[in-house]
Amino acid sequence: APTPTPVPAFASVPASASARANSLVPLTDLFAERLLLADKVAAAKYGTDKPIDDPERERQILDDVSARAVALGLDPEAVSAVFRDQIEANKLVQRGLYARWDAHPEQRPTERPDLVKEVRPQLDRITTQVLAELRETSALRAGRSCAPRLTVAAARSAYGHELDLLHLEGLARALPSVCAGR
Ligand SMILES: C=C(O[C@@H]1C=C(C(=O)O)C=C[C@H]1O)C(=O)O
Repeated sequence: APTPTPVPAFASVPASASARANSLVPLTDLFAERLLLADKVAAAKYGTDKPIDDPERERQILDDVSARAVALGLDPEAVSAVFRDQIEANKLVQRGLYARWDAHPEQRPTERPDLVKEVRPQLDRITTQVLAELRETSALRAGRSCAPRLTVAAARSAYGHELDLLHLEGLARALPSVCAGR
């Protein structure tokens, strides 16, 4: 009987060969999950003196993802742009929630989660997953099919996560840099 060809260990496969994902849905699912966490972020800050915008935290995230992009063989500028969009999308949702809670006090959150101990670690886990998915989809994102696939993927993720109008607006804001990563 013929001996099966040995499968090379993952570590020996070049980055380009592992960038084989054929769908952007895992990526847009992560964007949707990150946007749903904006509710917890806003609940952590609403009624406190902590502003929605935290430029120092944003800088830390962007520096971190740029460095990790290089380690993954990705363009740090392109990866940084994707995360800048995630941050803008998140703040868009937070502002929308503030407006909703100002206008409808009965909808205000009844609990205040701990931003640093609870919510940011959840955001950080998504960051790691997004980086892995960006690597996995790098070939796909460089191709002609990226824009139409992204539209379809986002629609699926919005439906799957039952996003309301505000979070749908957030998801739209999260997308513009995805296909620019060549
Ligand atoms: C999510 C937060 O709010 C804002 C949005 C951020 C993000 O999307 O990562 C980071 C800092 C803040 O400007 C936060 O403070 O953690």
